[in-house]
Amino acid sequence: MSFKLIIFQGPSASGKSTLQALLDIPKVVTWTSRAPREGEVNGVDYHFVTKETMCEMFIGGDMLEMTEYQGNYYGTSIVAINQIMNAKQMNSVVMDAKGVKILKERFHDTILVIGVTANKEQCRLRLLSRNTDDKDVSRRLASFEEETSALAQCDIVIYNTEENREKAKRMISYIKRGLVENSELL
Ligand SMILES: Nc1nc2c(ncn2[C@@H]2O[C@H](COP(=O)(O)OP(=O)(O)O)[C@@H](O)[C@H]2O)c(=O)[nH]1
Ligand SMILES: Nc1ncnc2c1ncn2[C@@H]1O[C@H](COP(=O)(O)OP(=O)(O)O)[C@@H](O)[C@H]1O
Repeated sequence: MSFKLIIFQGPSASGKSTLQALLDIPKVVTWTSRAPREGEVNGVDYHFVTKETMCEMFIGGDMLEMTEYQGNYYGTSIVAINQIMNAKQMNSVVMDAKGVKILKERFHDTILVIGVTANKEQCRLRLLSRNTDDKDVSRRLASFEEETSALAQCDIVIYNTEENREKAKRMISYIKRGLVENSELL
């Protein structure tokens, strides 16, 4: 059976979005109540909405899953997921451990979960260079150990440190090659 969805999971600033971009397949855009970062585009990086809109969508039954992370909501819409699970083409998404669990229970082995991690100090420096304020850096790093432990549920884990950068890139290219060889869907 071919994979329909490739999920990237891991601590903040481990490099999930970077490796997702390298995989270079269509993305599922999820919803969030957090403010856009510099350079992020509504409808491309996330659907950026208010907390109230996210709550209304959840109560209205529009969300397959919704999670709270560092005081903001993040969620995947049922319509978007159903579309991609019925599509010919494979897609990718970035999601936390709770969301991954829900999607795994629902879609089983049609999903490949790629865990991404790095060392905590490098993640801290990456967060600081992302212009994240000190409080936000501390909050995001506070869940580093928990998010690292949660990588146990992933099918593959990539150690995406500075020193391992080229190896991480190669791993993504091997994964892509494997996906292409085993599927007509890319
Ligand atoms: N469950 C779930 N998690 C999401 C979704 N979208 C993003 N996330 C996760 O929310 C967390 C915070 O994302 P973000 O604010 O972009 O921070 P980043 O991890 O530092 O890039 C990350 O762990 C994401 O993987 C979603 O739709 N559902
Ligand atoms: N292997 C790496 N070595 C050094 N910096 C990296 C590496 N991978 C990603 N980065 C940088 O780290 C920052 C966070 O990466 P990002 O993909 O946004 O993380 P996440 O999506 O997990 O929050 C970005 O500035 C990115 O360019």
